[in-house]
Amino acid sequence: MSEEPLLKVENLKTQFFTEDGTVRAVDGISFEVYEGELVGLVGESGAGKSVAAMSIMRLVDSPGVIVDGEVTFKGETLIGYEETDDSESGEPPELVPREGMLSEEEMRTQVRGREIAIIFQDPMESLNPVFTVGSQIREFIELNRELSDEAAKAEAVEMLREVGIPEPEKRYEQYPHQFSGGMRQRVLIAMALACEPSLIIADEPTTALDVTVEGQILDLVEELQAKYDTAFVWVTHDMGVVAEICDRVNVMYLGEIIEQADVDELFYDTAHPYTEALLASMPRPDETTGELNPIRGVMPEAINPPSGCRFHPRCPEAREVCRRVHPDLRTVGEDGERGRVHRAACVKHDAFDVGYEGSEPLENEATGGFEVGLTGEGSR
Ligand SMILES: Nc1ncnc2c1ncn2[C@@H]1O[C@H](COP(=O)(O)OP(=O)(O)OP(=O)(O)O)[C@@H](O)[C@H]1O
Ligand code: NI
Repeated sequence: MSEEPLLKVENLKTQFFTEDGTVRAVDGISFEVYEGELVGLVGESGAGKSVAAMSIMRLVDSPGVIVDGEVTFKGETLIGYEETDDSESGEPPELVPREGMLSEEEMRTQVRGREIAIIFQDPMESLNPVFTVGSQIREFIELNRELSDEAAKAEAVEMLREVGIPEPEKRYEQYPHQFSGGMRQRVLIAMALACEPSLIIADEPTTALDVTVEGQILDLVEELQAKYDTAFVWVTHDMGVVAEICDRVNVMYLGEIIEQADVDELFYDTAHPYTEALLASMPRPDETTGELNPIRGVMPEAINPPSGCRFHPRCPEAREVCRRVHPDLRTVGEDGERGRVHRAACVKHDAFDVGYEGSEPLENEATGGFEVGLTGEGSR
């Protein structure tokens, strides 16, 4: 198939320059989103999911800096860096924005809101408490589409109806605090959809909601996604959410994507021990008696990531070689939708010929090689 991806992220790197050192929050991630596809970005807290989402929109605040990578969207360069050629002056090459990269002004007027919308976990951060919900949606529509007051209002009411808010005319006149958490999240979805963007980036929009309301919102998203053919990048730490709505999944650990596959492949032919650990820590409807196995240890700091494979100190399958070799993302299986492959960054696979088989197993928390919980708790 010669279809081009809608969004293409290549080797994206975002760092925070703090007093304690450089936080490599997003450290060279690559993934694609095709039209109408729901793509998950999943991982524990601190993995770099939100920073990745904000980077794509070029909304990273100081001290954060996008230091490298390419992001293209519908053929436009949202982010693109190239090395300067300073062979004459003798200066070391520098990374500079490439010719053709959209300006800040173009990002604001042509991309954000119109083409790519973003929804956050806390709707109260996106909604102004002193204005009515309706006026905020109307204003957003007016800002991005050439519509009269009247038409924009009608559209806003229509969108509220569309996301399942009862009595939308009445609700239009109400303030954000008069809405429940789930209803507020519906409002944000209405706002995001109002400009018919091709892509919506959703950063844990259902995490704060109770399970029933979350389920309703996920159903709504699936319904709207089918109707409008909007693509989504869905940020979550919850494998249950991934199972429910995603087509394709990227698993992040400490700034890197460590596994990438179609959702069924990821669940039934898991290739990375970290993904396996995430799945084991999640309740499964098909295993009623199974105990949950939380992942051992905590994710290390992104300032000083472990050597070799970043997951090796917590990995039940870690061997000596894992401490030395930093695995890139390699193909471990074919047959994805749209001809895409299953990739994993783990040297236990044949795609890596670095001597995993003959390497000595490592003793760590996950392999039971030393006591867990140095504070005394785990030593029973
Ligand atoms: N403003 C900042 N200054 C310094 N470090 C930051 C800043 N924002 C994020 N980071 C760091 O970047 C890394 C990635 O953070 P990010 O918020 O993307 O994680 P996340 O995967 O979204 O986690 P969560 O599930 O908790 O939202 C973390 O180590 C975090 O501490
Ligand atoms: Ni986040």
